[in-house]
Amino acid sequence: MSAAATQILRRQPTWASTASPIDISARRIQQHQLRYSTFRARVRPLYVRKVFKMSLPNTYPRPVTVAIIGGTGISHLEHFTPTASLTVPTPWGNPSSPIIILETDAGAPVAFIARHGVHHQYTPTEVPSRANIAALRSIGVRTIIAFSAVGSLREEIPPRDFVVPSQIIDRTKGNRPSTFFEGGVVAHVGFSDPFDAKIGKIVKRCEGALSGGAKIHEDKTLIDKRIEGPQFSTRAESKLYRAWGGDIINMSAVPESKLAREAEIHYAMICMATDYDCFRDDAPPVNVTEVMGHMKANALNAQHLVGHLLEELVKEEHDDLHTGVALKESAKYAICTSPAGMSKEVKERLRFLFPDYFPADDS
Ligand SMILES: CSC[C@H]1O[C@H](OP(=O)(O)O)[C@H](O)[C@@H]1O
Ligand SMILES: Nc1ncnc2[nH]cnc12
Repeated sequence: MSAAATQILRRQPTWASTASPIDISARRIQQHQLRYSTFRARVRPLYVRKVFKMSLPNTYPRPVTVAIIGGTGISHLEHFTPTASLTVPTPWGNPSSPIIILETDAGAPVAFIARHGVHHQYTPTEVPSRANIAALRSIGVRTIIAFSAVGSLREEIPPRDFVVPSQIIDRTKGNRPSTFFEGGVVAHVGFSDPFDAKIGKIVKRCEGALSGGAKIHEDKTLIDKRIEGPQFSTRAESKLYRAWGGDIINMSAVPESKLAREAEIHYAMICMATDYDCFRDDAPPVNVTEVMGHMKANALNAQHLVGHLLEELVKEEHDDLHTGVALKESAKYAICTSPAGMSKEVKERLRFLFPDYFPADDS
């Protein structure tokens, strides 16, 4: 593990474990909204104060090869034992949350980061994705399974179904950092298939872990509308995205997935449908209350799914996902800049990600 991964952090939050599936009628959503605001106002601050008094070891003795990135509604992992809490400063700043290391019953470690921060304080625009991915890489991670709340653009993907997308249409505005290779180094990494197909198949095999009849859809196209609002889409945009072949929409896959590829990390996203966005003229448009209502049920299903997934991933046949062998050196050979033309600072930055390609004595 990187020497950087060694500072004080806190115990994994468990405040959301009170989540339970709720009825989706408008009245129940209103009731839920009230309960949720009470929960946010009273229960969560108490929990957070308690959390900050606890401490976990700030080091972990082994490399951790698998990570989960939790999105909206998933700020912690249940069913596992938190064993360490790492602060990992990177050349690209600090990750959005402590990296919590948890162990399965069999002792297999998994790293967890809360994408929007422990208090959901980072907008999609502000998530420090470079720091998140670099920090995970530096502790040994070679496989990331990222969760995301998404809008559905298809009738056949109802709220509470899950999707493992295979493609992205990037509609982000390009005004946030989305590469490690800039400022004195140029690289062009292949991104034709943004998500790892093998992990997608494993996720699909775990469909039985979902309750409430939820399905897992495969081979879908994700529109990433990482807008600078962060407002939801207009009805015209929603219809346009459908016409383009988009099946689901979120704001979180880019640049996270691009950076994972640059860092030679297998990456898959498990998208959890929370709404029909706003393409249906006869229905009210998406709103946060609707999203959070469905997320309560989705979060429970996600926790079960993670348990099954991790059990599956430790099997010997998936060793490649732990060693990262299929992507090994893909970044190295994508770099166009000759080492002679790189400054000491550039090499130092890249060394954090790729110590093998940029050894310390080669300044
Ligand atoms: C609260 S709805 C909009 C929000 O939800 C998704 O976040 P995440 O992927 O972290 O679950 C979506 O991408 C938007 O950022
Ligand atoms: N309709 C939607 N658009 C963008 N991001 C979302 N996350 C959840 N629902 C969404």
